[in-house]
Amino acid sequence: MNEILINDTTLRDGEQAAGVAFTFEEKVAIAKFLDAIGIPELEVGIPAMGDAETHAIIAISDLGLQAKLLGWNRAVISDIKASITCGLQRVHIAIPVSGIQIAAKFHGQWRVSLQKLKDCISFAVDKGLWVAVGGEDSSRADPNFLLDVALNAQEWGASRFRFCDTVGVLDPFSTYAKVKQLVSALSIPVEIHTHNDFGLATANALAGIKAGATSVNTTVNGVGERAGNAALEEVVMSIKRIYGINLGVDTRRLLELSQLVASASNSHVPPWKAIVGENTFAHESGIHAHGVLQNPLTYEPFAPEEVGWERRLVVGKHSGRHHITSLLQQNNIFLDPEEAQSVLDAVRQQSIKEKRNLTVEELLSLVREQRYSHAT
Ligand SMILES: CC(C)(COP(=O)(O)OP(=O)(O)OC[C@H]1O[C@@H](n2cnc3c(N)ncnc32)[C@H](O)[C@@H]1OP(=O)(O)O)[C@@H](O)C(=O)NCCC(=O)NCCS
Ligand SMILES: O=C(O)CC[C@@](O)(CC(=O)O)C(=O)O
Repeated sequence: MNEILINDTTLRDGEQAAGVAFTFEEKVAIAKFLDAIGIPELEVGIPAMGDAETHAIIAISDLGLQAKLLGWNRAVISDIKASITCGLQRVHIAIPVSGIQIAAKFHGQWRVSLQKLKDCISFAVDKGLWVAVGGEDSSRADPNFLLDVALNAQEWGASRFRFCDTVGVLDPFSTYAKVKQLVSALSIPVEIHTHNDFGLATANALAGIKAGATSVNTTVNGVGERAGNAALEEVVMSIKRIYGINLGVDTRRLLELSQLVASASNSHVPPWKAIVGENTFAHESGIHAHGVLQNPLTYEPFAPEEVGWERRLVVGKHSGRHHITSLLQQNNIFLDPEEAQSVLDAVRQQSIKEKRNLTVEELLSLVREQRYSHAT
């Protein structure tokens, strides 16, 4: 497999999620964190948005980060000028490529849109900028038109082409086929940008990579427009653990990063969210807890510490004898089989009543109650 570059867009597409608005300090902190853990490229925002955005982008540019910084632009010269004002040396220029988008944005005048793209690439290249081009709604575009746009962009001076599944309508198989076609025709690298409308953003990002895309867009926690984007932590860990490729990212800090972005997004990460959800290394079910007590690999894809978590064996409705008795033994309580069964029954009842896990203290008090009721 080719070398893969992560281009994280938490600060651009991530922040486009409805209701998400990072402060200056949050934008800077997120950029620093992403850089510190080894993300090589960051799409830092949209300079054309004006002062609040440009102040943060300028501050990020001034940090002297290792990561390459990219500004997102429409095919509009004033957008590119705004990126230059921010001190950015790399610009991404987006152009709609599907019939539905060209009709809505350019009254169907695709020649006009292509001329704008050409003018903007030329302008940016003349200013010494590194230029990437994004085909907005690539997935729904006529494949021949998409190819023409990409080949033209390459000829006009673009150094990378982004294939966007803007409304997340592809599956991994169709993503593979479409990206493969682009990769085969272009000599510049292809980037894959996926959305999660059908819950396939990460799978589609991986399919794009398998098809030869060498750059992939991600956002922390998958935050982004509508159902979000391919999650950074999922893409990095899949590439590391499924493909065996270490991207040089300090994965032990992924949880901390997730918490930073969740707080800045004013939102909670669902407990069952892959990699960073609080249940990802929590085991309740008796059979699982028994297995994990023997060998954690029975029910874990990798060690929790690798992404900043600690393993938790919790007590709940699905607990079994092995876990409960081992927990009680740690507290110097030894149950006979009959007692163990009645404690388990009580655990189930209380968990259903409380609709949550029980604390060790609650378990101990259930044991006391069971013993008291047997004694009287
Ligand atoms: C970019 C932004 C400053 C433009 O603001 P605006 O001038 O008030 O315009 P609107 O957002 O209402 O409309 C978008 C305009 O951009 C045009 N446009 C959209 N995509 C374009 C592209 N890739 N290239 C050129 N023009 C594009 C639309 O046709 C419309 O043009 P019009 O004003 O001539 O009709 C503003 O939309 C913004 O702050 N956006 C936040 C980020 C965003 O929208 N991201 C989505 C990325 S697809
Ligand atoms: O960079 C591009 O060319 C387009 C990226 C984009 O994020 C645009 C969007 O809808 O906000 C997409 O998904 O198409």
